[in-house]
Amino acid sequence: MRAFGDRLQAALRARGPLCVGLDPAPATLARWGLADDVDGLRRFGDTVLDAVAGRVALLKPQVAFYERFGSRGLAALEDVLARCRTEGQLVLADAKRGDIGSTAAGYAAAWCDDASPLAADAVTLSPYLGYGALAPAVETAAASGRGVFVLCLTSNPEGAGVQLAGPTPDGAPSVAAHVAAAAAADNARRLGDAVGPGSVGPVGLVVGATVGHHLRDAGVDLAAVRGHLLVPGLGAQGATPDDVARHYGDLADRVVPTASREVLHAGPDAVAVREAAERLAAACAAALGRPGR
Ligand SMILES: O=c1ccn([C@@H]2O[C@H](COP(=O)(O)O)[C@@H](O)[C@H]2O)c(=O)[nH]1
Repeated sequence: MRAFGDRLQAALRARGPLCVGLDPAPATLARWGLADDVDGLRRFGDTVLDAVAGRVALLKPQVAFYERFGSRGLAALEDVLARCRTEGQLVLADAKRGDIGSTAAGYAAAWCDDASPLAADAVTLSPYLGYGALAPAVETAAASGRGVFVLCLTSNPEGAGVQLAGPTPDGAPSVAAHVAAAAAADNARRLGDAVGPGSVGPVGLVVGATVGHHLRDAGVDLAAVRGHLLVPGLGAQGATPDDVARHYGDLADRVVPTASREVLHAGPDAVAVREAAERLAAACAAALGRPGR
């Protein structure tokens, strides 16, 4: 498989800069007139895939909303992932995993290994047990042409209390800066001096559209990371495409704005969901000065 960085770059160019979140939250299922059960979950996923599969750069199922139904929920998620594979849709499992290294290897086997029914193109990881503990997951992902997105500065207001703390023992001005520097080193080791489309590494960061104003004070050097930036917070959390451009526009070629409710609340009609995604992708492309779809 081609490297994840290349594949996502190509998808962003061809389909516009947007990741659509697949979040079958109880409130969204209710808005769509669906039951909050596995059948509702499946119908919801089918409609969202009918609407956007093969049309958006990235699709991001929120694993939590599948896990709450146990094995039957995970079976529904497996089917979403299988359909993405068949329909050429890049998919990021938003699982936010992280543990000591030996257990991180287990998470990698679940989300980043060809043999797993839960294998996605990328997975979100939490560095709370230390960035270095994620090494087995990063290694497994990169070795199979997959990627990871590590939480750096999350979009929720509570995140800053931990992520902006610092300086860290290694002298980084904040936890977020420490994570960004570790991701930069990881990508640099893999990319060497490569330039051009192949110069986006397998390690991306999650940086909120709602919190970008903290970046300078936190000493976070995003340009050095040479990875994609997944930017949540659009719409329901209050941020706009202009906010994304203001905070991250200097790295526009690798910014991946992501929205769930802002797109999903257009449902339950698949065409309406598709049009909402297209509108938002176009607005993000315009704000970032990027080609739209
Ligand atoms: O910093 C983060 C990291 C992840 N998320 C996830 O993204 C979606 C956002 O949903 P919206 O409806 O667009 O607000 C959701 O799955 C979160 O768990 C995030 O919001 N912020």
